[in-house]
Amino acid sequence: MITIKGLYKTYSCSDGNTEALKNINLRIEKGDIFGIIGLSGAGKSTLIRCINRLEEPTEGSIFIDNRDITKLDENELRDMRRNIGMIFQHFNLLSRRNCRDNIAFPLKIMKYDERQIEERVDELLDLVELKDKKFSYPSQLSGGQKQRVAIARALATKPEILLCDEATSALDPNTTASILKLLKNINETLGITIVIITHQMEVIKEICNKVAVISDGRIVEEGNTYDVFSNPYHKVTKSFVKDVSLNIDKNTLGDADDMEIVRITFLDHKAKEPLIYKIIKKFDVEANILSGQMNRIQGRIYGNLVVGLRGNVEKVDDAINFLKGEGLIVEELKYNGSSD
Ligand SMILES: Nc1ncnc2c1ncn2[C@@H]1O[C@H](COP(=O)(O)OP(=O)(O)OP(=O)(O)O)[C@@H](O)[C@H]1O
Repeated sequence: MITIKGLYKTYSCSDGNTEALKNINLRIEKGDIFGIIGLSGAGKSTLIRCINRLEEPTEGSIFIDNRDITKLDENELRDMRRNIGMIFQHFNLLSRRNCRDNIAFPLKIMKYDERQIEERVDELLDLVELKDKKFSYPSQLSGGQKQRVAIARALATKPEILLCDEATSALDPNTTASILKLLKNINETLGITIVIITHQMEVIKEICNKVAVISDGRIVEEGNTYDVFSNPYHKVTKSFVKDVSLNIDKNTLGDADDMEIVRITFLDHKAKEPLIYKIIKKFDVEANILSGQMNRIQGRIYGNLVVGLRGNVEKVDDAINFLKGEGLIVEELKYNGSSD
């Protein structure tokens, strides 16, 4: 539904050029909740703002339903934007207008009549569960309530796509959870495709079915959220996962020279099987669990363990091969007092 091909964006300033996006290629399917995660300055905002041309791409194409939106003139762009709602980190509500008027704003521009506006505003207030705040002003609302009004406004023209620019970054964890639940509900019940940019791993884990990791203007990893985060390969992705690390003082570890230290990743049902117990029994190796954690992505679990294996070299190899054969991901870690 949204296909980005060879997208570049260069900002030209008096003190030089900044290449914010470098050859971005992405495909976002209808009905996806697609997350784009990256560190500060990675190019997230620039990318999402190119999708509705709040930012003009320097080079490349962005197809929405097979129409290259980089080629649209002003009038065509205005029509296209009705189909793309957007919400922001700081809500961007009109402070002198109440909730009703904020939500009605895009409908007035589209010249809906008063009756239609009233009906649509009530429908949207119902959707975001803020019927009782219809005549309140933004200053009288909490951050979460303001974002709900912004969501209602973004959906007023019945868009097929909703762009979320760090929409939960200014909210506390409970409010973030309730906004994410609302976005998921909107995606499921209205079939709206959602594109989210964020630096918050929790947001991606909670609601995005697909994810792309952006670093220094390039997509460095992408795929199904579970696959990407249960087995990350790029260092930026790993930093978001906050993988268990072997950050153990050598003194605490004792003599590690005769230990094979491995990081084992268990996916789904394998996380519940007693495979460490099995290798101890079957291969007569010692297995010291050095650190570990369980994670949940969209209801699916995966776990990481860092284990020191000690014993006959061949049996340790056999134990590792057995774990791999059982579908676990086993990485050998170099021991130098810190993880890779
Ligand atoms: N209007 C602009 N003029 C010049 N450079 C810009 C402009 N906007 C962004 N940049 C630069 O482009 C790069 C990407 O910025 P962008 O805001 O897209 O990153 P980001 O990942 O959204 O960062 P953050 O999470 O901090 O908002 C940065 O180096 C930034 O300094």
